[in-house]
Amino acid sequence: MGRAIGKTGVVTALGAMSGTSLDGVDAALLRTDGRQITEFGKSGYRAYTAAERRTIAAGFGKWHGPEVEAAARVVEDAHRALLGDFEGVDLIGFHGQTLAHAPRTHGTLQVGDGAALARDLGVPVVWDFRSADVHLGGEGAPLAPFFHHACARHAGIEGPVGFLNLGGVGNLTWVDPAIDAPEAEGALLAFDTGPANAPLNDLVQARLGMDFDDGGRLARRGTVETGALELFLAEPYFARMPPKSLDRNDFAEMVALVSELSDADAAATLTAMCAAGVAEAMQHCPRPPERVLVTGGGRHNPVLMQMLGVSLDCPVAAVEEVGLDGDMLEAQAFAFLAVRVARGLPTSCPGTTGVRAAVGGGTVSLPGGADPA
Ligand SMILES: Nc1ncnc2c1ncn2[C@@H]1O[C@H](COP(=O)(O)OP(=O)(O)OP(=O)(O)O)[C@@H](O)[C@H]1O
Ligand SMILES: CC(=O)N[C@H]1[C@@H]2OC[C@@H](O2)[C@@H](O)[C@@H]1O[C@H](C)C(=O)O
Repeated sequence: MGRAIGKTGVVTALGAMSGTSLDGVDAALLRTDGRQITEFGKSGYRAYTAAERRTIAAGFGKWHGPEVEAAARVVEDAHRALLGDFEGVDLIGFHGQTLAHAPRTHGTLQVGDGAALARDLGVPVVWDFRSADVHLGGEGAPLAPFFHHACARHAGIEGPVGFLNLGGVGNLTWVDPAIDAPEAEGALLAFDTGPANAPLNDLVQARLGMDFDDGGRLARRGTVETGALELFLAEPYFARMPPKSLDRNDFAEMVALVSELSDADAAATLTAMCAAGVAEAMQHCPRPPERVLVTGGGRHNPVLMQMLGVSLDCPVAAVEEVGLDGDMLEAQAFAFLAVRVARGLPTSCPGTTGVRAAVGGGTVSLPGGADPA
């Protein structure tokens, strides 16, 4: 595997993402020149075992120390096992696992050593995508928006559209696909909407030993507690203008807001909080989107999708409606971003992270030390 990727032309990149919900690692191939999507390729998934998940979760909110080291080893090993299955790869985009994110104070930490993966897999690896943006005053997140822009154009969407990712945390990208460069003023506005599945996962894990509320079955039986919902919406985060981003556990106290409720009512209320955070986010869009396309695991929850349909003023559908794969979009995003980094193209801009000027974040590590270009 692995050959020089050059400055132009279409290459095969493999993107890998380990998200905040800690279910596992997603990996996907993408053929691209870093500007346009040429072709989507094979994808793969490796779930974390319960023990691995515990080791990673023990590192959440920490910046260094033995828990961080242990989490990094688990993340790296899981990626090594999964990424080694792919062939014909020119470049890997390795996001790693976010353990802590506080861009204005400490910075942002994604663990897993991309240089070690490059050496072991024999392919150049682009990693540490967020630090350069944070150093230039940006939030370091979200980074998928440049890829959402390429997706909108690939899908032939003409009017303004929203991409809503519902993982552990929610993030919205407003795209004007009529503007051809993602870094051009007015093409993108992006930010985290609030907590998505993380508080609900934590609740059902703690109370029922379940990983998540499969199909929204629990929430469907419950009633939303409007008092708790109002307290949640009083959080200043929602009215704050973008740019803004969140750490996984920034809203951990939400689970306390529902602690007195029955399992079903608590699940219904946390699900409603996710949808309400998204509804609040719409006020920040430069123009109303013609529709919102949902990606990430939350789109598999019909109760959440129904709540979104009721609370947004435009049609809401899974990204599959325009031919995209909502389980792999983030992995594909880091394949796309890796090619941009290797070619010196920006990966974030003032509209996506609040960074001072468009910047390409990421370190390129080579298997043997030569220049990838
Ligand atoms: N069938 C389902 N029913 C209900 N919820 C689901 C279903 N499938 C997935 N989910 C939810 O989606 C979550 C996984 O989403 P996803 O893989 O997009 O998260 P992530 O990539 O780890 O997070 P992030 O985007 O915040 O980094 C699960 O933990 C669960 O809460
Ligand atoms: C710091 C960090 O890892 N943030 C994640 C997280 O998960 C969802 C949301 O919060 C988003 O801001 C980001 O991930 C996606 C892939 C992004 O950067 O676009």
